[in-house]
Amino acid sequence: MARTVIMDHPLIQHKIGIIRKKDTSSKEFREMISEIAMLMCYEATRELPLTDVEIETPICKTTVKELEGKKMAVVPILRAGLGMVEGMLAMIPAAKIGHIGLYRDPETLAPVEYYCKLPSDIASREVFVTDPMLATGGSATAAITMLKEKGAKKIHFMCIIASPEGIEKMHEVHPDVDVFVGALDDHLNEHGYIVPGLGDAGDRIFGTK
Ligand SMILES: O=c1ccn([C@@H]2O[C@H](COP(=O)(O)O)[C@@H](O)[C@H]2O)c(=O)[nH]1
Ligand SMILES: O=P(O)(O)OP(=O)(O)O
Ligand SMILES: [Mg+2]
Repeated sequence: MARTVIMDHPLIQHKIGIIRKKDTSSKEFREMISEIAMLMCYEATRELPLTDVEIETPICKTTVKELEGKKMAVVPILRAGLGMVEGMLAMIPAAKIGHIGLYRDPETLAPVEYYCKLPSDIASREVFVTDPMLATGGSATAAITMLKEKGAKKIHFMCIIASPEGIEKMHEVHPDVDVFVGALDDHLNEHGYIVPGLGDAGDRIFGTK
């Protein structure tokens, strides 16, 4: 069974407080989402395998640690997941980027697919799927199913705010996928929005409301 890791680092918690405020501007919202993603990426990659490598310092020969060379990919769920890409890349600059386009049908809340473009070698990459909000879990589970159909094997899911319902669905549908969460909220309202949440992350990132 995969893990749910709640990132209780004070910097992450402080920045989540800022994005929850309804008067936070799109500019600051985008900046905070990016910074939170960077901090979450730092935490989520703490178990990446290292290998010993012989090098020479100006003083002598020694052994240092290097990342084992496992290739990575970041796959944002459009649109809102795009806001997390820059922060992730600040930590793992060599990662390739895939895109999965999904929107929620406002009536049924079911995810509707409109785009999918992944690195051709996705099957051999460690994949970090990003979406700031895990609500019903429909979008994230559908995106991960699409990735698995394309051959991806080692997948992690990164979200800033999750509902208990979303976490439960993720572990039920994809018991092999670790879920990294900035804050676990209380519940979903009748429109499928996370409470207290922050509203619609895509609209707040792109200023479309
Ligand atoms: O409070 C919310 C809830 C959802 N979103 C957006 O919807 C999807 C996730 O919803 P699921 O029900 O889990 O499919 C996510 O991509 C967000 O963009 C939101 O912004 N705020
Ligand atoms: O999941 P949605 O419908 O909120 O999509 P977007 O991220 O484009 O706002
Ligand atoms: Mg949206």
